[in-house]
Amino acid sequence: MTFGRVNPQFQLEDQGITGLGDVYYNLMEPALIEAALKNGEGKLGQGGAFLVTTGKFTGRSPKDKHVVKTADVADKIWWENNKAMSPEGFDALHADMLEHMKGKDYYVQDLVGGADPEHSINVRMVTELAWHNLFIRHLLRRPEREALDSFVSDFTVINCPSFSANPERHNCRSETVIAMNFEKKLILIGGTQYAGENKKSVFTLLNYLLPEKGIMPMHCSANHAIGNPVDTAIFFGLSGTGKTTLSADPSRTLIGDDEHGWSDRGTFNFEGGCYAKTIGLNPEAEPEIYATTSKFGTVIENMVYDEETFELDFEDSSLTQNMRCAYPLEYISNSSESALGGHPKNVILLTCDAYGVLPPIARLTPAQAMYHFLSGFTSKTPGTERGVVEPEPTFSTCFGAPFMPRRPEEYGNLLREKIAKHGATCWLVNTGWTGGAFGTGSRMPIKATRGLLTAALEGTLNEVEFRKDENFGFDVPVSVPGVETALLDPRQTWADQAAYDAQAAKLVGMFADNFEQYLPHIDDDVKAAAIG
Ligand SMILES: Nc1ncnc2c1ncn2[C@@H]1O[C@H](COP(=O)(O)OP(=O)(O)O)[C@@H](O)[C@H]1O
Ligand SMILES: C=C(OP(=O)(O)O)C(=O)O
Ligand SMILES: [Mn+2]
Repeated sequence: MTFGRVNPQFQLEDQGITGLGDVYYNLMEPALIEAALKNGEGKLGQGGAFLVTTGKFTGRSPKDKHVVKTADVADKIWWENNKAMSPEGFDALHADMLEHMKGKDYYVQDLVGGADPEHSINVRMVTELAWHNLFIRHLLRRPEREALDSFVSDFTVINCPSFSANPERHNCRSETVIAMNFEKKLILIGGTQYAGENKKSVFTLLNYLLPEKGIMPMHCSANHAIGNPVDTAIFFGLSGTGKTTLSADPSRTLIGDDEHGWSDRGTFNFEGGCYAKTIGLNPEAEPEIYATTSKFGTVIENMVYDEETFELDFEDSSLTQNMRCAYPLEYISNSSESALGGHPKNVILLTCDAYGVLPPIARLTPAQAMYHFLSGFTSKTPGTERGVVEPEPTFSTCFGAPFMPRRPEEYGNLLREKIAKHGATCWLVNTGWTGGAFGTGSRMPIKATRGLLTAALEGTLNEVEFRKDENFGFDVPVSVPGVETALLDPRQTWADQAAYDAQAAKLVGMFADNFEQYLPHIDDDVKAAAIG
């Protein structure tokens, strides 16, 4: 049987997916929650939030992500960063997955990636779990109900957690698999329940498609001044660096928390919802995000709660440090309805420096911005990727290496052109450690980061005195009204300043070693901005 609303000419059978049990098309939140409850997938929490756990996989599994090496993409993919899968392996995987799906109920959402209709793609999400359907309905963008009657997808994602891949037969690494086939316009996910794989696979897809249209796809959050989209800011950052936290700013309008494009028309969110970390979520520091955790339909992933009162425990990370909540953009009160912004006036590179060496804010020249964008120095946050248990310093190019199918210079050059054309001011912001490295120092107070960002975005920061940093060559403010001056110079925050100097020298060396791979691909001005 089939239920719900769908284009009669574009049902699963029309895509060769046959023999399923019941198929539910485009259910809305109440019906999806009902289905998920009936299936025993989770529990209803306070305010009608939906509480789930995801078993073994509570973060992404980047080592199991593959791009299918078909002829048309072979010379476009950055293979050093993307694992190949053979077309034969993919075809076997596809056939075996369709066979495995037979007789089981499935949930389908027909959605859109990209808030700018000129650059959007239609994505059909076929999920075994009703709550995955709810999750992706929050995260992507919804067509009008009437448009569902003629919806045809550009790409289809099938997510089947109960399927186990066979490494030998499917040319993959383990029983868990994320396989992207750009030629067949199909993404297959198996063997993991972590919801983030759904949204990040669509992101990877757009990262592949958009550069060919001259659009810069970005792992960043975005907001604009209230009532003034011309004053847009974007915040690049790897997971856990503060994109979601810092973009939800009561004094600005939220455009989106994770993935955006920059076209000739300005910025646009790829998504229609947010996916926030809830570990240590504090109602004073982050009231808007906190409030979403007891709203109807918010998906709460891997959080411990009281069995009787269903009260969430924001401090208990026994299931994972990567506990999450997913909610539609409009659950944040000052969010943009259109999810569109102007050309960024400010470009912020968020880094979470576990060494405690980088200052809380520095102003970058365009060449320095390009250098740092390509370097992508930051830390992996515990839990977001499988196997990471404490902040792990890394160079993640474009502040999102796991999602970049193409070579970093392609993204770097696009960003550089746009920054130059629109005269954006660039900043590096360290939300990581201060007063010492991870283990001795402490995480930068959110209040201080917010204060510095407000000063940067409102323009007052450009009026203060700056010093040139000896190690990194960028401009660092000497004092900023409303922010504790001692925080601005990391060396002063360390009890042992010789230890700071040693750590800084080590980091400079790491930057230099990492950047060698980019030297053959970049212009002289970026070379001149290189560190070490
Ligand atoms: N100075 C800071 N700036 C931003 N986030 C901070 C800071 N200090 C601690 N945090 C915490 O770090 C985490 C940042 O996560 P999040 O905003 O979800 O990152 P992202 O969206 O980039 O993955 C949150 O748990 C937040 O409470
Ligand atoms: C959801 C993820 O990222 P972010 O923390 O950037 O939202 C992820 O990397 O799985
Ligand atoms: Mn985020």
